[in-house]
Amino acid sequence: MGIRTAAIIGGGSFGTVTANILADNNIQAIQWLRNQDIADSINQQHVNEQYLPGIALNPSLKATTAIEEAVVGADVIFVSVPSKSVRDVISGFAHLISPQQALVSTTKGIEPDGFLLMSQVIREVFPDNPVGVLSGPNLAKEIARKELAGTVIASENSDLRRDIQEALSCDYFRVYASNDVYGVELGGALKNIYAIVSGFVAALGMGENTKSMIITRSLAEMSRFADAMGANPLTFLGLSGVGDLVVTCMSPLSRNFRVGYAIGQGKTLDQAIEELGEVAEGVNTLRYVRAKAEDSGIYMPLVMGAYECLFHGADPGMVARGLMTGEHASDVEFALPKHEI
Ligand SMILES: NC(=O)C1=CN([C@@H]2O[C@H](COP(=O)(O)OP(=O)(O)OC[C@H]3O[C@@H](n4cnc5c(N)ncnc54)[C@H](OP(=O)(O)O)[C@@H]3O)[C@@H](O)[C@H]2O)C=CC1
Ligand SMILES: O=C(CO)COP(=O)(O)O
Repeated sequence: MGIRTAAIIGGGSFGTVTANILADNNIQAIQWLRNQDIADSINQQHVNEQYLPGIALNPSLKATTAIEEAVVGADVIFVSVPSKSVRDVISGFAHLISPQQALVSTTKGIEPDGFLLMSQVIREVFPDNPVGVLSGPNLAKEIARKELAGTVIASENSDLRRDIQEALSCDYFRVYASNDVYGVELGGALKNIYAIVSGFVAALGMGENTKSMIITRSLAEMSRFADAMGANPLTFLGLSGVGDLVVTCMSPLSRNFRVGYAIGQGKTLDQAIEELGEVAEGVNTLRYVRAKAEDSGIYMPLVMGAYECLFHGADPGMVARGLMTGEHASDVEFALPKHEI
């Protein structure tokens, strides 16, 4: 089929960078956002100073605050608002959509009722439409500067995978494909928790060995959780798993890392969120994953430690130190199961 027109729902940094790539690739891209001043500045000055300061956007990119102008007839609709607003926002335009229009989530979060990932929420609202997930190590501000990056389009629909690869690929953005929607999406949501923990470790001036141990044990913990949820942990070896975990655990551009860093410096969670002024999905994801792990008896010491720090004021240094006193464990549990140690 091929994509000629696209709507991008959300005026933040990732929505804007996605819309800009589409426009650069000669796709008629219309971004929907709720702030008229930002819409005007995208249309007239071709900038989004609030979320991508200093980045010149493609003049053909249009922005609107009228949802029907964006979504009616669009071949694909990218959903790029924070997870807590996804259901409300997409339900608001459901009556305008026909079954051949595809929806692709870029949102990395969880809906607490039913522990749903965003493509599952989209499927509930649009049961007849093709659905996909875009996820990977994709710091919006780097992509906006056209630094090389890779991502993953996950969908059970091979036409949609191919269409999105064609629509978004360019000389600085490479789009790989997967048919494991749940695995790709779960990796994108979970890694935000560990970016917060890595922020603690960085703020406390801990060593490079410590940082490496945290990232690797984060992968072990994510994989254990995925396995318990019936997902395929092998998907975590790709860009949407290891790739995204590494970038968000290492980069001060990551909002989740920055929340952890601020808490590691002794700030409260409220102060950290207020200073950030953008979404840090990991804060809510941590609450929901911690509850799920407790209910299901999944061993997640980093999640449990991070939760105590964010919500009960525990010492952030104890999260890394907690690993040193845990029960003797296997390095790669899929190779050496716990009961065989
Ligand atoms: N930024 C990044 O590097 C990446 C982000 N992501 C994911 O993409 C999603 C969006 O992130 P990002 O663009 O960075 O977020 P930002 O914090 O940069 O922006 C959020 C955007 O969503 C809008 N928004 C929030 N709530 C609503 C609502 N109820 N109705 C309409 N618009 C709303 C905000 O509008 P307003 O300004 O009016 O508040 C703003 O335009 C997140 O899940 C994130 O994890 C994925 C890959 C990379
Ligand atoms: O998901 C991201 C990079 O892939 C963005 O991470 P933050 O939301 O922590 O900034």
